[in-house]
Amino acid sequence: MTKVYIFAESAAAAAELATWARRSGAASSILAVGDAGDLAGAGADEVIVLKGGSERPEDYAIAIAAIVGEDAGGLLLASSTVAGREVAANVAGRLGCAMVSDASSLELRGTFLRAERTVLGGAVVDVCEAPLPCVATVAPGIVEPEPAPQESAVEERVVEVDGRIVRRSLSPFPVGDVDLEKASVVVCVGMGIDGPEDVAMAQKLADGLGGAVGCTRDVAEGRKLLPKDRYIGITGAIVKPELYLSMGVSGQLQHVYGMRDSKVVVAVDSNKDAPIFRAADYGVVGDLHEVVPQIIAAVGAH
Ligand SMILES: Cc1cc2nc3c(=O)[nH]c(=O)nc-3n(C[C@H](O)[C@H](O)[C@H](O)COP(=O)(O)OP(=O)(O)OC[C@H]3O[C@@H](n4cnc5c(N)ncnc54)[C@H](O)[C@@H]3O)c2cc1C
Repeated sequence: MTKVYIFAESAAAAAELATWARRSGAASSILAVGDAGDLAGAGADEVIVLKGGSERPEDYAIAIAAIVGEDAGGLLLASSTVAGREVAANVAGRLGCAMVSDASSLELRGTFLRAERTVLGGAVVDVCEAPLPCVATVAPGIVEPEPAPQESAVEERVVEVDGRIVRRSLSPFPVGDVDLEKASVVVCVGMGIDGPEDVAMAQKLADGLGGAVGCTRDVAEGRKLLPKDRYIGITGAIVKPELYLSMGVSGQLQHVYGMRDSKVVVAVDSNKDAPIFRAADYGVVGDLHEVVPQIIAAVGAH
């Protein structure tokens, strides 16, 4: 039976990967750094807590490689985070095995792992197979976690760490007060807007619908009309609202990648050939300054 090792940075991510392992008929071990936290409830067969005196999860790759390497057909899964990618690459290098990065779906096929990855800004799905043992990093949210069948046994191990990189400080990054990724309605502004008065118009509509305002990258990074944490896309936030409504967004692949799982998409754009209309359920071809005030009036936003 294939053994799945899960490099855990959060109980939520570990629960997704443990659910996938159970559904695939594989045994699973969560490898945690420092303490077990809530991981015993994540649904793996066991939790191994690595204790090596370093606070940097990345430094535990030596120990993780040693554990995964004991298993001839093992599979190490890590989330596609900075630490997850670093550990995965380090372990793959130490074991001399294959690594698949940013998988959006996984399937065990005998002695192979089959994975899908979305590449080229969401335009192409790359399906690949790697022989076990191997390592994969996994995009968040690809598995709906199931409740754990039982609490896992927790074992602590004192291990060797790589102490060459010294952390000098760790301070929280300032984040805005809007959690776009959890918003049920997103009103998105693109470069078709004129300026701050149009952002205010979008905010009025979002307030009326109980939602949040997002934007394209160029609006945040180029024109700096909204903070960077508000832009949606392949290098920005990934949103899945019930309603996504765009104003003056052309719908380039890099943006659409971040909103394509929205339930209902409404687009307002003056160019009838704008690609956003291909991703939209409802489209209005027109000047946003004429169309959006009518939507605001229709939904009774004041
Ligand atoms: C490596 C890379 C990564 C990227 N990552 C991202 C990303 O994560 N997210 C992202 O958003 N972008 C990203 N981009 C940028 C992306 O390619 C586009 O440039 C950007 O999304 C376009 O933004 P836009 O739709 O606001 O502007 P435009 O493409 O300029 O579109 C403006 C639209 O407004 C319409 N318009 C103009 N005036 C009006 C009006 N009065 N009323 C109605 N409509 C009007 C136009 O018809 C047009 O369709 C990335 C680019 C690269 C190269």
